[in-house]
Amino acid sequence: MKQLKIANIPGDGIGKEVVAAATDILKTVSEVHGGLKFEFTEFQWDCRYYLEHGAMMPEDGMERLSQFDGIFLGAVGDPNLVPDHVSLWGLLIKIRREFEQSINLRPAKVIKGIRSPLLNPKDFDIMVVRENSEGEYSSIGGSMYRGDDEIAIQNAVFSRKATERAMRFAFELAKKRNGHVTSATKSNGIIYSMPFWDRVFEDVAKDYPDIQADSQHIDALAAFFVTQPDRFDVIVASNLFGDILTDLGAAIMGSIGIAPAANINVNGKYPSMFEPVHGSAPDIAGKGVANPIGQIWTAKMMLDHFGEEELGSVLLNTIESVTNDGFLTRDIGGRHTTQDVTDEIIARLKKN
Ligand SMILES: NC(=O)C1=CN([C@@H]2O[C@H](COP(=O)(O)OP(=O)(O)OC[C@H]3O[C@@H](n4cnc5c(N)ncnc54)[C@H](O)[C@@H]3O)[C@@H](O)[C@H]2O)C=CC1
Ligand SMILES: CC(=O)C(=O)O
Ligand SMILES: [K+]
Ligand SMILES: [Mn+2]
Repeated sequence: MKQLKIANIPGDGIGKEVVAAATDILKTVSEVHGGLKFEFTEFQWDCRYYLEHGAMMPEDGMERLSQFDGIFLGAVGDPNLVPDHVSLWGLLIKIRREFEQSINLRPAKVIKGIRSPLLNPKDFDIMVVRENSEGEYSSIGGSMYRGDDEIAIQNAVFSRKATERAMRFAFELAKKRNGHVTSATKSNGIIYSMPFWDRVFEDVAKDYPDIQADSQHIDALAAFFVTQPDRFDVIVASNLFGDILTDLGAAIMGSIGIAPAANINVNGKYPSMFEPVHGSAPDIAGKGVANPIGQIWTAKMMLDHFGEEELGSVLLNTIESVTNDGFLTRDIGGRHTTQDVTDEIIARLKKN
């Protein structure tokens, strides 16, 4: 029996609703499989916890998390209680950084039964490899003065090590996919870091002569996501470009509520963390209407990560059979609740 110890951090808003749903799904997957068991431990680290304790997690929080095989997170942020940069840097980004989860993997592909807002989307299937440890999300900078004289400086950080690591990851992935890597750049406007990014990309591409490698400025790339998403396979992007591009990727799939993500620790020293692309959606929290598919597809990425690719495929196929038969939440044009969709996926998994 394979045992996996998972730390659940539902977080804020709809994070709590969709993590509960996806955890039920994982329990069903393990029942159906027989040889795989999850042991979930839940941590209520959210913005309410912050108001009580003055931090998003206890002092030994990271040490406790390090004991787990994986972290399953919903979303962090309740801007009415805690400023977003405080809550995100105190939990989500802290975990990504301290557990060296330097790659954020985010797919965008056509899902049966979910209508893309694009008029005529060809069958696109994209994997964005987002650099997850530095870039524009840096803690280097500062601010001075107040009022009319106020200034803020934020330095973007690009190291050869992290840039090359993300790019090599993308090329390795392309070998197993359709053999094409596109680099998201902006070297026409950002004159130090992005020409550097381009140079590293050219260097890494030389090691992969069988992979088609090209560069695209991020503005044009964003437009192509709308007009011709089928021209892409793997995309490698900096932290901020990857963040924006993957909300767009979610949108062309039909909703930000269905897009999954995996924060991968590539050196094996710490657990990886699995969380959907979307945030805590305060506008719909507590109503039971959140789309659980982003979190459930994220569970599929977690299964893949632990070598259970076959189970992962079963889960994604089951999601698609449910959407294809019209079990849809509000964000994708349906009337079903979070629970309806979850129950239907569970019922079909059991029938498999
Ligand atoms: N990884 C994380 O934990 C992230 C946290 N956030 C935080 O979440 C909070 C809200 O941020 P927003 O910018 O509004 O982004 P958001 O992704 O939470 O919501 C954007 C829009 O998409 C909708 N939406 C999101 N997920 C959905 C789902 N599963 N089903 C149906 N509709 C869904 C929301 O209702 C909203 O209209 C903030 O505190 C923000 O900092 C935002 C992005 C990522
Ligand atoms: C913070 C955020 O939006 C993200 O990491 O996707
Ligand atoms: K999230
Ligand atoms: Mn984001």
